[in-house]
Amino acid sequence: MFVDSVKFEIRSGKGGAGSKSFRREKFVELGGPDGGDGGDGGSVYFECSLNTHTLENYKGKRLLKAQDGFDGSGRKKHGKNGQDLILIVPPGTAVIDDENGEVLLDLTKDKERKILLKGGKGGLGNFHFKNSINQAPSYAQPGLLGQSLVIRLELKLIADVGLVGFPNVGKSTLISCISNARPQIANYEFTTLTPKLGQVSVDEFSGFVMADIPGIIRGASSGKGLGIEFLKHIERTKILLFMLDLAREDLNILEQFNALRDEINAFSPILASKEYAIALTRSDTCEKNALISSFNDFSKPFKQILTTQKNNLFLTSDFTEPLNNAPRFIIAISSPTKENINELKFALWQMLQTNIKF
Ligand SMILES: Nc1nc2c(ncn2[C@@H]2O[C@H](COP(=O)(O)OP(=O)(O)OP(=O)(O)O)[C@@H](O)[C@H]2O)c(=O)[nH]1
Ligand SMILES: [Mg+2]
Repeated sequence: MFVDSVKFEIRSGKGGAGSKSFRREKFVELGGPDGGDGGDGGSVYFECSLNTHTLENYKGKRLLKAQDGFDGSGRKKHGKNGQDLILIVPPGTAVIDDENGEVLLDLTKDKERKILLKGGKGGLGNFHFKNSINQAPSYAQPGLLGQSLVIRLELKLIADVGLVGFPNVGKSTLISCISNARPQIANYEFTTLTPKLGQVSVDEFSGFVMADIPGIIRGASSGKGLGIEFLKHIERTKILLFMLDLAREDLNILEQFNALRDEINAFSPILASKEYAIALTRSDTCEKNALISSFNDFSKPFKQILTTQKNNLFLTSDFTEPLNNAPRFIIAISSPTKENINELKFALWQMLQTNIKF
């Protein structure tokens, strides 16, 4: 799952009751009131920690409570405060009110701690209520109740590469080809409905995480198709791979590219400013010469930056030039014939190594 999510109820502790005690001492028959105050109930905090990566600890939980405060007692003894409940979560966790969807906390920095529910205050003991009229009050305050709330925790997982393309261009096919993810693949639009992650291994020790997301269509930023809300999940990816379908008849690759850029620009300047590369898919469906010529036509505007030709269908920058909104590389691929698939994997890896923006 790309977005890890759990739901449970949290409660802060109830305050301890104030005590209704009277002093009892040898030779003092009617001692004054000496009931101590109740302790405060524990509060509920969230703490962000880099040592945890998932919400696994909270799966299957229904209720988590802070401790109640202890009651006060005689001799003005103050009850102990209840222990706070501290919920440790990974960076990128949003705490959401399940009833109305409001984001209550957004935790991003290591060791950041925020309070969500304050514990109930302890009640005052009866000695506070002594006055000139009532020397022996038998009243003490009860502790105040704690608060409770049903919350949802959502973790936006961080991927390295986010795939962006129209529906049915082969995004899921690519991710299943080079990663351990096994998304559904089918020859119709909107096969992928929720974002998925796959781990791509480059060699024994290194790899990166790729995110497959649903297809985007023209007008997505104003709600068409599946809309574009899920793009928020790839706002935290490091780089984007645009996938353009060479075989699509109604929109050529340049039109697809422009439309996708427009939708992304309309959605988020953060996404629009990310470094990106372009894969042209279904190279197996084109006749070789026609393919090379569409590849060259498409690459022409970026020739100043894309100066290294790896093969007929793979043009890349040397990874040192500033990009000025151009792609890092353009590559034509085919998942069924594996053409340029390994080259794509290594180029993405190299791009991640040199990517400084996040
Ligand atoms: N010939 C050919 N077919 C491909 C290639 N890549 C994917 N396909 C086929 O294209 C169809 C769509 O592939 P998907 O991977 O499901 O496409 P998608 O982009 O994930 O689609 P959505 O999830 O709907 O956005 C499937 O029938 C694939 O077998 C390719 O490189 N060449
Ligand atoms: Mg898909």
